[in-house]
Amino acid sequence: MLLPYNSPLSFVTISQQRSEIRTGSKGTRLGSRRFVGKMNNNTELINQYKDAFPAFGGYMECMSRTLLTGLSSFCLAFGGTYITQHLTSKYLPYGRKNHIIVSSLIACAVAYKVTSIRAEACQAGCHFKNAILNHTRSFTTSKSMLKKKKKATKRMTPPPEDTDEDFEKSILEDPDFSNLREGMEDLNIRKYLSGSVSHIGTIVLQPWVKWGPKMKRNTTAQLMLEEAATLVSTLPGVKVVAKEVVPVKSLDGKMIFGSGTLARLISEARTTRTAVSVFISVDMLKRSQIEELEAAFGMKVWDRYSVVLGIFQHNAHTREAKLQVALAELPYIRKRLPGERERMMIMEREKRIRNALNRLAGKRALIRRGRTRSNLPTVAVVGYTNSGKTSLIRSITGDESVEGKNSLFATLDVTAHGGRLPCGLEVAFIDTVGFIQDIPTELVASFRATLEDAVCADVVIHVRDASHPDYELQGITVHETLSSLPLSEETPVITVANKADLTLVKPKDEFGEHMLSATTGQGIPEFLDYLQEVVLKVTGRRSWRFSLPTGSPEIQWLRNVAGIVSEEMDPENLQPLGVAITCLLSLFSLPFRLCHLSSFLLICLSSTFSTVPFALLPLLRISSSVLSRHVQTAPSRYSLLLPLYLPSYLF
Ligand SMILES: Nc1nc2c(ncn2[C@@H]2O[C@H](COP(=O)(O)OP(=O)(O)OP(=O)(O)O)[C@@H](O)[C@H]2O)c(=O)[nH]1
Ligand SMILES: [Mg+2]
Repeated sequence: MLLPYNSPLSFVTISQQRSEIRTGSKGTRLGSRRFVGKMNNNTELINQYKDAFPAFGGYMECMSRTLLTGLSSFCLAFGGTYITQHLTSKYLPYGRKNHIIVSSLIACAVAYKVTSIRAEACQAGCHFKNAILNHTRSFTTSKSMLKKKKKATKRMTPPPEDTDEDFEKSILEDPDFSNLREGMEDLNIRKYLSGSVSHIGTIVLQPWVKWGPKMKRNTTAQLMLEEAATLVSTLPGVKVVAKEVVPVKSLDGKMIFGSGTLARLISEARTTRTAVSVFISVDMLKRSQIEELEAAFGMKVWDRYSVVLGIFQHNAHTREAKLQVALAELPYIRKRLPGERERMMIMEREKRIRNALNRLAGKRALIRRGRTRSNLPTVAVVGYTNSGKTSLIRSITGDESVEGKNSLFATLDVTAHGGRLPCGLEVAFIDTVGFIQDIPTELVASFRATLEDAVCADVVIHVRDASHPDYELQGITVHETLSSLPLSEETPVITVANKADLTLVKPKDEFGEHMLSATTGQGIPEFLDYLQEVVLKVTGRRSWRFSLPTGSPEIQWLRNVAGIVSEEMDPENLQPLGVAITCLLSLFSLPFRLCHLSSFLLICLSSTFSTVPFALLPLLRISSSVLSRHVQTAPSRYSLLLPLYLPSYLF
């Protein structure tokens, strides 16, 4: 049950790991904005200072409560003193006229004391919270932080020092090596494309092994052709002008295709005027095959390796991604340049790139250790390319800096995004590079380092595209790739069927997975409940039950740093001060006018603690005072008041 913020003593059940209190930064959506609102707009102020002082919101609330408590204590002290003076007036050395002055002085002193004590507690709590929240702030993804630190803020990889930067630059811009790969135009697809003025017309040929162990059983030739066409058209400027499935006996033939088929393909290609390249959708062609095919077609010939490499080159923005692409092309170059000198050069380059990547990996591991120390659970989101991983992360975390793109391999950099589970627990969601079928293992291997973060995650979410006709094969490809990674057997892998808003490949009830849609948000709340269950279990968190004073700094702090599952009122432990004062007031047979004063005081009290019993008391008190006007004798007055007061304590 969720109660108002300042309810009386309440049970707070939080999820917690062992005896340590979990920490995490607060929301992720609010960025600091240029201040344009009114000065008394607290929300605006909180938003503005959220980045610099994460606990500022809590501080403002705490201070408002302090102010209210001070006001209430002033009223209570004033009323209490006034009543006491009124009752003991004949023993007092001063007259009735001075009662108000004395009451005011005492009320001021009490209110000052109460306010200063609460303000100190509030500030201490907020400094502590600030320190903790600042500690984990590297995972918040607010816009202003993005602006300040640009892309580096959320990247798992911190910006390396200049020396590393120079080192990486020297590798990426090595002139000797650039000369070496200059002749290999299939490796320089991107350069080739950027030099072209018009569309690059491409013919897509999908070889299809008709029988034998290499025959694909979980897909169809047509689906593979469609994917090949999508893959090549992901390259900027490339336009598919013709596509065809070509049945072959095996993929190891000298020219892949039989002589009759090849002759037909060549004549067809030559008649297609706009065609300037042929994409043969096999993982990697041999050097001799490429040379002979290029000579036969009189056009550029590309395989999946060179196309994927071209896409990677286009989408790699960070230095780490660029280094990984540089590493990925080495096996390809090695197969093309068998000479001893070239082999030595490639070896030397590989050593240098690995060295640079290891440095970055070291920093990445440092960040990972920091995350482990701060006990931030991590959830890696993996899946086939274009299945909606990035969109799902955006939908869960509300992080507007990431956006899904209808393009293959749009995400090449592993990034972390802070989000919260329904219980409030902060979790880092890790976006990863998508998988694809028929991709040389060397190419995957070069990106393995970035997948380390996925391997070390507490939970893995496997996102599948429920609307894709090749749904089954995509699932198998991801499973195969995941099993090649050193993923612990204990790491839970939750599979979700995304894009549930589109036409599904099979009836809804045949999906064993969680059905959801990252764009419409359908199914996400149910999925998050399940994810929460898994995360709490796998990270060894458990629920604790505390009884804490309502509105206390402790509760506020717990709200910020731990996942509060539920809050409820403790029926056996009402606020002792409030109860004592109410009893005191009810026991006195007060003159009518003071009855109204006591009601006013109770209203102040109830505004501070805002609970049902305290809110009812003033009403009961007023009604009792009205009734008391008609009751003459004292005993009957008490007998009337008590039944009226008693029910209020039973809530
Ligand atoms: N209709 C619909 N479209 C979706 C949904 N989820 C993602 N998409 C779209 O699918 C496309 C790919 O989404 P991304 O989130 O970029 O997919 P990804 O898995 O991160 O892709 P890569 O990073 O390229 O591997 C985008 O155009 C999204 O708008 C969904 O639930 N419904
Ligand atoms: Mg993505």
